[in-house]
Amino acid sequence: MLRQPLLMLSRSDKVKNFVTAMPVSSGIVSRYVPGEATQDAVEATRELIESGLHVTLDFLGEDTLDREQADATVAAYLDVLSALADQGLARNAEVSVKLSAVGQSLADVGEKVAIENARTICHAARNAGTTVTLDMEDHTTTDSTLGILRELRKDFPETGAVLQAYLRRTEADCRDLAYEGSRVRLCKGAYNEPESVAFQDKHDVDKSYVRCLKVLMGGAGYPMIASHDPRMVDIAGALATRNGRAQGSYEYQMLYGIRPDEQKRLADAGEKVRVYVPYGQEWYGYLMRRLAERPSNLTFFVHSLVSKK
Ligand SMILES: Cc1cc2nc3c(=O)[nH]c(=O)nc-3n(C[C@H](O)[C@H](O)[C@H](O)COP(=O)(O)OP(=O)(O)OC[C@H]3O[C@@H](n4cnc5c(N)ncnc54)[C@H](O)[C@@H]3O)c2cc1C
Repeated sequence: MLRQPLLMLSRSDKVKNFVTAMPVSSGIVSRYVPGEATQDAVEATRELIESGLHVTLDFLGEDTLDREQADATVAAYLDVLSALADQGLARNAEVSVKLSAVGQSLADVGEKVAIENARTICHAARNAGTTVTLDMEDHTTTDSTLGILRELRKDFPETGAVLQAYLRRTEADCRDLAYEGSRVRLCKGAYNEPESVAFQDKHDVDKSYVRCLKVLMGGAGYPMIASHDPRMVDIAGALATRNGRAQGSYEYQMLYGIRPDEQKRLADAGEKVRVYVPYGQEWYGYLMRRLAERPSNLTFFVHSLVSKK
């Protein structure tokens, strides 16, 4: 019930200024974001890989309306990819990219700039020996993002897609993308979407998630099950068995700092588990979406704000 008010409140400049005055090291921030610098991200990656997990790194930032900022984001990805390669981590760590952070929202030239920039990152990832997944943002960008994905996959077929089960269209998108070699991350969806395009009731979202999972797990692609929900994890396991899928022909994905014991448990059971690690200075929007999903963290959050720790 608190999800929509929290997402709306997060758009207030006053709230933003107040919250971003907190250091990234404060408890509530560092729980979800390991740091602002490339080296913080690489260190967190190393620790996760050493404990048997895989990683996808997200340089935080979205809705860039500034060409220089988009270029700076590309440079940050090139920097982290070269650090991963130099330090022998690229085999187990890829990157996740938000197209709006690399120019998709720029007036008139947005798609062109986003494709060029995404292509540059895909090239660097391939040279480093790893892959890119395109994050999915709010529904107004879905068609554009899937169009850019199709374009990128002509040269980089390994590029991963993300689909959001809360959107009414997604079961059909899953069918389109369940082909051999197609990496598809299925998540529930994190944005505040209207009823016309998205299921509003949590149970309807869960039911859609299961329908989409059935399509992906029964298809020829590579499903990436991005959920912390114990029921979705169990259902994915049952569908793997039913479809004769071996461990490693699909993977589980969870966010940094959320259910780390479950991440480890699945990995210890032989499953491939990838942790999504966001880093960088633009952690505000990301943090607010995580809080909106879990209002019970608000007490901890308010305490962090008051004590500024
Ligand atoms: C790897 C990954 C990548 C993602 N990429 C995208 C993307 O590109 N686009 C997009 O829109 N969304 C993305 N998401 C976010 C996703 O859409 C959901 O908003 C988020 O994962 C919460 O949904 P859930 O499936 O975990 O289930 P929920 O029903 O929200 O939660 C199920 C259970 O998980 C635990 N849990 C969930 N959230 C938290 C939390 N914040 N703190 C502590 N415990 C928690 C609780 O036990 C809860 O009962 C991604 C998620 C993951 C894991």
